[in-house]
Amino acid sequence: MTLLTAAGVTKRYPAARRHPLGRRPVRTVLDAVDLAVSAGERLGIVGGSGAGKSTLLRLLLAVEAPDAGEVRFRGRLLRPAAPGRLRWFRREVQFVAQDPYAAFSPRMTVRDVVSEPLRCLRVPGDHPRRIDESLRAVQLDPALASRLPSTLSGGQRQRLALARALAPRPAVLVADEPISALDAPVRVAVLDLLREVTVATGSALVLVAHDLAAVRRACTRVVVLDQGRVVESGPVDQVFRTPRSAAARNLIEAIPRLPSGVTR
Ligand SMILES: Nc1ncnc2c1ncn2[C@@H]1O[C@H](COP(=O)(O)OP(=O)(O)OP(=O)(O)O)[C@@H](O)[C@H]1O
Repeated sequence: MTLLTAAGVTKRYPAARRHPLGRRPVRTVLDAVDLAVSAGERLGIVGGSGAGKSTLLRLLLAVEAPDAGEVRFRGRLLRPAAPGRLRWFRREVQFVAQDPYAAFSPRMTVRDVVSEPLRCLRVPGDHPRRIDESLRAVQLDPALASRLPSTLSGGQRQRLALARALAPRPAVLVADEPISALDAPVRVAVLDLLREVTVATGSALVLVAHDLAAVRRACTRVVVLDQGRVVESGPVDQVFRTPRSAAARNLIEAIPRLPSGVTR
């Protein structure tokens, strides 16, 4: 079953520099991108710096609207709206923050952090039980619930970000470079956990990364973005072994510089 789709999605921003005649030229950052995420699948979105990955995520999360094309969830057209109006969508599609150091309010305990989406999204049911379940799902001891996130390690904080995203039992988890702030061994553990948790819960995963090896560790399918266009897509092993686009080849070339433990 297809959950999240982007069809012909295009996004333009004013270019940084003004034209000498005074007009501000426009840059096309995403150009007619098509994408579909099915229930339970793990899709990676890769591309070099500035390829448009984060912009595509903002459109998929209905934080921004495309200039052309459309994004749908379970067939319903998504448009950025006042927070309450998209509550139904936010329960189903949860975002895993990129930087676990910046993601949490310093005064919130671990329990507060995980319960926040349940309260804000008015998720019905037994919240203490869900908090406990979510912490266990990411292998965090529920005894940590009364601690402040500042007392956790970087890896534990990334697990906490994942526990928070899992608490509403979303159909899709969206993670933007979730390992970029972590040390190499912790990166591998977080990628494995993302894969295992999504398999165990049945959530789909959309993982954005620079790193094709990281995507290969966690995902089954990949979309390669280059200068705002999808230049290649397919099973991640196939793209890895027989890349057809220069962009995919460049990303593979870059792998030896990437974390130890994530190998070709
Ligand atoms: N709000 C904005 N206004 C103007 N330009 C923007 C805006 N957001 C993104 N851009 C530009 O769009 C292009 C794509 O940016 P985006 O952040 O989506 O790329 P990315 O693939 O996520 O890159 P990175 O891996 O470096 O984070 C960049 O050139 C960026 O400068």
